[in-house]
Amino acid sequence: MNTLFPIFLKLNNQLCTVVGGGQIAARKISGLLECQAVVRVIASAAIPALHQLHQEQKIELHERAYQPGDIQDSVLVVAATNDDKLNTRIAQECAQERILCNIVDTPDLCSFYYGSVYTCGDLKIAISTNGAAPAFGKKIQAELAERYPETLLPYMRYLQHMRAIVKEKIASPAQRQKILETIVHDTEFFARAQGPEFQDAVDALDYAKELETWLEIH
Ligand SMILES: C[C@@]1(CC(=O)O)C2=NC(=C\c3[nH]c(c(CCC(=O)O)c3CC(=O)O)Cc3[nH]c(c(CC(=O)O)c3CCC(=O)O)/C=C3\N/C(=C\2)[C@@H](CCC(=O)O)[C@]3(C)CC(=O)O)/[C@H]1CCC(=O)O
Ligand SMILES: NC(=O)c1ccc[n+]([C@@H]2O[C@H](COP(=O)([O-])OP(=O)(O)OC[C@H]3O[C@@H](n4cnc5c(N)ncnc54)[C@H](O)[C@@H]3O)[C@@H](O)[C@H]2O)c1
Repeated sequence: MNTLFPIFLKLNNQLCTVVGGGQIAARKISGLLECQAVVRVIASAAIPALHQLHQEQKIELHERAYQPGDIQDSVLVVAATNDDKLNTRIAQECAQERILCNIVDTPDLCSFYYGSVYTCGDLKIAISTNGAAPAFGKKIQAELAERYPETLLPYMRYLQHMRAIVKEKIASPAQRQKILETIVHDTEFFARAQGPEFQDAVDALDYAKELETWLEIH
């Protein structure tokens, strides 16, 4: 049964500890750095890519064996060592401390899974296959990236500006919802918004006027 609860966590400036310093750890770390987490890595030996990140001051790196208690104060932990017993111990410690944990290779010990993620400005789409087929999630992510390319960014900004003005000018929540739905369902407008003229104009538009036009049309 698929009982995973999907959420979008704010990890900015939050301590996340990764145990292990191989390729898999590096992959898991990149997702954390994208979210501006404070990443602490504990690994007996780390690969050069992680030394590089440390030199660039993007991660803390402690090149030593894991010690019990190392995960304390973390909001989230990833165990990516090649030592199954250690991974299990880390999962147990996380359960005791109620810290979110991802134990690579062992879904049963994870309290959360990573997903395949597509980000385009404020749009973030995360795909889970409930652990059944990560490669399929990756394929869907690539399809979404093609369907919603970077040309979407000005359209998203337009929607954000419009929503702000709608919240300001329209008192009724039901009418607010109707107008915002009308805009996102206008496929002709969506297509036009991908064009170069719209891209250049979007920040200079008069959004109060834009709202009047939408209200006149509908
Ligand atoms: C999203 C992504 C994030 C990331 O890892 O960065 C991710 N796996 C990715 C890729 C990937 N992982 C693996 C392959 C090799 C092909 C294959 O096995 O299919 C490929 C494909 C590739 O690399 O191309 C091997 C693998 N993965 C897991 C196991 C253990 C097991 O299944 O028992 C094994 C070893 C199996 C074995 O014994 O061989 C388990 C998990 N992998 C998950 C996430 C979680 C469930 C996600 C979901 O619900 O879909 C979960 C449960 C836990 C977790 O790790 O969080 C990333 C997508 C990349 C992207 O989007 O770019
Ligand atoms: N590489 C892959 O494509 C792949 C795919 C699926 C699953 N996995 C599994 O994921 C795990 C990690 O993969 P990897 O390729 O990054 O492995 P790896 O062997 O390159 O890295 C393991 C890391 O764990 C560290 N480590 C081991 N014991 C430690 C301890 N006591 N304290 C601190 N650090 C310790 C090592 O120093 C090393 O940095 C492995 O169990 C592997 O079987 C790997």
